[in-house]
Amino acid sequence: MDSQLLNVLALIVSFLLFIVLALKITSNLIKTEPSPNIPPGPWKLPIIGNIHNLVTSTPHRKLTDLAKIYGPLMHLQLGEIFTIVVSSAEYAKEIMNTKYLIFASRPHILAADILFYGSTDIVFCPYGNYWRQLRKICTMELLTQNRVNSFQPIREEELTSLVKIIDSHKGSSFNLTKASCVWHEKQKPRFISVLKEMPLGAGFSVGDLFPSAKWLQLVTGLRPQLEKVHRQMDRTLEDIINEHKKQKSKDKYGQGEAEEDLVDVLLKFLDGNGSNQDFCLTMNNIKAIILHILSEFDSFEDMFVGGGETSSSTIIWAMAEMIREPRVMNKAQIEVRDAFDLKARVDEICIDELKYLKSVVKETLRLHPPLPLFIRDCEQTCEIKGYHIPVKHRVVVNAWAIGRDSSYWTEPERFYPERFIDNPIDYKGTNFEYIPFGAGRRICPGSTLGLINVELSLAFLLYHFDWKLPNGMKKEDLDMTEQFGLTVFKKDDLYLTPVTARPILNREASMHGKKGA
Ligand code: HEM
Repeated sequence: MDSQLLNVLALIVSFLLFIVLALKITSNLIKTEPSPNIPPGPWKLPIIGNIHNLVTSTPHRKLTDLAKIYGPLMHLQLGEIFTIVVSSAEYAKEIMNTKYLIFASRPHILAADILFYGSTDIVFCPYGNYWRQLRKICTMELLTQNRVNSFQPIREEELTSLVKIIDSHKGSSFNLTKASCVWHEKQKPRFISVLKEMPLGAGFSVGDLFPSAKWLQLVTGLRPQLEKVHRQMDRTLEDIINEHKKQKSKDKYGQGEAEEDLVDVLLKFLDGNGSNQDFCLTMNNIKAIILHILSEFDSFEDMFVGGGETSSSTIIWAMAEMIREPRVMNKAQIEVRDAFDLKARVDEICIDELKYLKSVVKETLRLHPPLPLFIRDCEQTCEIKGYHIPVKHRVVVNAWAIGRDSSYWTEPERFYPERFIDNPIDYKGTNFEYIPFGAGRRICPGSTLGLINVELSLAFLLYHFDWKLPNGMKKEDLDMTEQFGLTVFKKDDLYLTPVTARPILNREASMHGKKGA
């Protein structure tokens, strides 16, 4: 058969399948007549429902606009997926606190199923014993305060190197986005960059919105693309694990004494390694967990050091907001320089004294939470403040909308760190108007690490340099457009011109208290 004929046949088959799917969905819709007290929402089109309402590169903004019309508990139909969108602190509290057991699982997402070995990493795995065990390993072994602290010298060393690179560009336009993502331009595997650009985490891909139409995953090319990336990842992860096993057996015979890292910790739980753990992981489970951490960090070596996607996006937003608000940058700089001028170097010891810088970070995370939408599944029909939430509905908590809600925040669009001074609101997920790290059982376990990365990086950048917009650019002209991907990051790279204010002294000189210029 010639290729043209094949194409025509493929088109006819796709069309017929589309008709079958349309009939199936329409009959489902007729069968499941919405209950009268289901939350309100925009008018739905046949088959696609409200997908047309979300054709945008910034779904969190679109959902915020819709919530202004339909209210903080809104009903959408996204293809085959019925979705409740939560846009107020009161309803978020119901979902993540009061009724947490019903909403503790995340939905199945095609990308997570393929890339994360059947969703067996900690982020996507369903709530239950397996999740509890992973969470325990995470909080008691991987992300403990001691482990985060133990990487302090490496963090400081890495940031000193970054400052040296910036210093070599003083007086000229410098791409801060690139530098904050990749200390030393270290290469992370290509597939991690691919992941970063895919808006997959939120489950808004066509494959996720029409899960019964498997052919759509093929026709759109999504499944083959994900499977290709998965094969590449699998080889890399296999190499990482084998390397660790080899090192371990060397250590056993006294030929080395490498420090225990994440993979070593996880390998202790590997099924059949005879280590007497009461909970075991398969090799694929370990790969899934490592992969999540890899996507959170720039390179495997930088796991506890450099900025992950969430941290580096926060650093860039903070610098962009401060350059538009010179008063804030100036105030933060005075604080940082007062704290470190005596030592002539920035270190982690005094970081807790930097109250204003901490408020800058809080304000940045209010306006630019790197993960603006938290996705959960409703596992049991329930009522929320009189509204009926049917089982199997997907729930999306819009943390971005809540952080900009004028019922909780005065002048919500203004970057004003002072609002957090002498304000008891913290990151623990108990103040539901401020949830950049989530809340409840599935709150982020990496907040301590994420925050120290952001605060220390900003302290280095503000201590050593004054910053200007390049080429006479006006602050009003700085483009703040967002890009929704693995995180919400600034679409255009941030270019700033550094002017050295405090040169870098070598460690010994600064230890002896020699001051910078
Ligand atoms: C500024 C930095 C960060 C921010 C803003 C952030 C934010 C978040 C948010 C919003 C969630 C979802 C919470 C929910 O559904 O209620 C989450 C989950 C998670 N984060 Fe972070 N994160 C950051 C850094 C990190 C770091 C450094 C790690 C460590 C590797 C990490 C590991 C995780 C894990 C494992 C989960 C899944 C928890 C679960 O489902 O039980 N995060 N994060």
